[in-house]
Amino acid sequence: MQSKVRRFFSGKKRLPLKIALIYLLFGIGWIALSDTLLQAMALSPDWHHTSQILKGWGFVLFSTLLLYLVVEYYRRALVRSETSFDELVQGVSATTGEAFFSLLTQSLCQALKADYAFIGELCGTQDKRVRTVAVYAEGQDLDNFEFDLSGTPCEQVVVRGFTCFPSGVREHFPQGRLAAELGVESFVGIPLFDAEGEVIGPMMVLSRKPMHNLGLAAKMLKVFSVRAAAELQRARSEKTIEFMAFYDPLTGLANKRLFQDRVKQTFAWARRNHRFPAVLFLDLDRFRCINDTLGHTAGDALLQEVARRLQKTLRKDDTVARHGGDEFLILLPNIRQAEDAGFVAGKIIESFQAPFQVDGFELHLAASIGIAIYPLDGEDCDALLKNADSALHRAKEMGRNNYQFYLTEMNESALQRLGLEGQLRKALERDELCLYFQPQYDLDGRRMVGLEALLRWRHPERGLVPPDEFIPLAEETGLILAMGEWVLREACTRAQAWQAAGLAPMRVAVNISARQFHQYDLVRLVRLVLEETGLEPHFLELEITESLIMQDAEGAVHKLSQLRDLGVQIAIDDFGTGYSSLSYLKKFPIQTLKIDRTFVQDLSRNPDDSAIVDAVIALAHSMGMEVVAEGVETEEQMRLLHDKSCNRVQGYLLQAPVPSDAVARILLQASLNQPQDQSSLFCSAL
Ligand SMILES: Nc1nc2c(ncn2[C@@H]2O[C@@H]3COP(=O)(O)O[C@H]4[C@@H](O)[C@H](n5cnc6c(=O)[nH]c(N)nc65)O[C@@H]4COP(=O)(O)O[C@H]3[C@H]2O)c(=O)[nH]1
Repeated sequence: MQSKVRRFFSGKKRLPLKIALIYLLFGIGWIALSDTLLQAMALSPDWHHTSQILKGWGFVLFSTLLLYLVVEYYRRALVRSETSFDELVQGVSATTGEAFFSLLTQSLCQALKADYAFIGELCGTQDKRVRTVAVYAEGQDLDNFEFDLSGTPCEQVVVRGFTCFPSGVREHFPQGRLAAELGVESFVGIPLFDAEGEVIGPMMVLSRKPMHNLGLAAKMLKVFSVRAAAELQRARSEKTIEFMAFYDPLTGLANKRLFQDRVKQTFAWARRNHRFPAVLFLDLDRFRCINDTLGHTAGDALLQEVARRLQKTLRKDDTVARHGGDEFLILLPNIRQAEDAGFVAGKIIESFQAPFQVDGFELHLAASIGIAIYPLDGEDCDALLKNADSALHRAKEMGRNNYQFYLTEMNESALQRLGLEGQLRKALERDELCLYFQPQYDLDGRRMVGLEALLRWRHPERGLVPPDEFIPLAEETGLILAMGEWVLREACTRAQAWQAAGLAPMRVAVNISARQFHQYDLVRLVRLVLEETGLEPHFLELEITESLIMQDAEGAVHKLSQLRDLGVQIAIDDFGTGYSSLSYLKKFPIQTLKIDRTFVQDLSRNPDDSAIVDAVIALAHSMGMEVVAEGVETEEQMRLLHDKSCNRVQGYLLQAPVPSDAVARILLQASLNQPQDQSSLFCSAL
């Protein structure tokens, strides 16, 4: 009973009745109480009569005041809501696009005292997914997101139309994950229609409390849904127009106009970053023949496949555009040296080796490519395109399925590079790689304390090729991973074999390149190699360059800690040439800093270099690290390094890198604890 009465009185609908009943009760109470009071006062008839009149006037005055206050209260509330409605209308009328949706969701939340408001559009006619265009939640705009409609109140809006749950939404939609995550209790939603009457999305307001002002909510949603739908359609049309203006409708690739824009934008960036953007003009060989034989539909499908394959082969920051017909344009913005563009063109041609699947046919296509490099082959987009086109013609004349640079000299150097790459691939298989070792010495006793493993390539024609000539190419092509693994295994095997032969145990340092360091299973590989070879971890030192670890200092701290946990030593190579952050240096689990040889070279002549070496040694010692100076070539450098308390030295003065069989001899001498005859070793190494 009590709850029935409470229910009857709750809700704004019954407010006038409530006020009238309260007034009636007050009136009855006033008459009954005041009459009883007057009688109890036992006044004279005259005074009684006067009091009755005053009581009546008092009641009338009180009623008038009450009536005035109530009417004024509602007048003000009406004015307030009209003003906020007007402001809302004016606000949303004055804005368009994203600003409109954001203002509308915000205003809906504020006007309806709700916690969340969303406007979304259906992702496709088949898909039951909605992508929001505006989300306002608990006082702020949130990033847009996509969600599945199934089992949500939103699905009901899209399927059935206006939907309203004043409370208990989660009980109605137990599958609705979003409602559960947001703790939603009440929901009002309305569909948005396009000009043909098709639903294009929902607009909804949600609250964590039950909603009482449903009438107002429904009205506001109805009023603004028309404008929201129109705005959604306008945004869609804008996107379509933009797409048509800048993209190729068949392949979805950029069109020539967008391509030219991107090329122009790249110039300034390239100048600042010392890059040489390349424009590639690609033409499909034999496309016309396929088009004529299988028809235009198959031809179109083939072009779409080609577009997909080009995008897959190239990087995200490259631009692929369709120039029309079977011609494509490619912009490679991030090119360090012109030959790299040849490498990418080669990669594209290689990617065309696999057949294209179209309409159940396996089609074989080839591509010819012309390359023009900025600024060598043109300082504006038109010149680059023209020259790439003429290079393309030469590529076709050369027998198709190849690429040509605009400047013919570049073809030679690109060819050389390509040749070197092929030979390098075979070098691993043919066992042409070998390791040289350079000893490191203790500065005090001139005892040998370690060895650095240095890679060499025994080229069948060129002889011994130093690593500087092939490691950058190996890095680029990814060959460094296989090579690096070989170096690690070979260095550990040798070090263990020397120990097993009873020679003085020595720490062996192995260089780790950038790509190797970032390889996800480096730690696993090091552990595996140590297990396989039986070398104790503290006899292995990994040399990592300073610039490499500073590229991603946080990630490097993590990886280096894992390596340290294995028990291997870590050294920073070429220290002083990069920009180490001292705060990070403290965090890195490093045992050794290697001073780059460029600082050692001019130690006696250049006071700046001397000061840098002093600073590095002081820094390393203060952090409990050792310092190795590399590239020591003179007695004077040795003396200066000794005075500066450097821990270890390495250089031609003491010992040039030697092949592994020579190392055994040096180690034997070290084992016999005989002082080195440096000059004789130096001669033997040569
Ligand atoms: N001017 C002069 N040079 C001296 C002197 N003493 C030694 N060197 C040379 O200095 C280089 C020291 O190696 P690095 O700084 O790690 O620099 C190495 C290292 O960064 C890289 N490298 C060598 N082997 C490997 C490897 O197995 N893997 C990787 N990722 N990189 C390697 O190639 C670079 C060059 O190696 P190398 O040509 O063997 O050149 C070696 C060595 O021969 C000297 O007194 N004067």
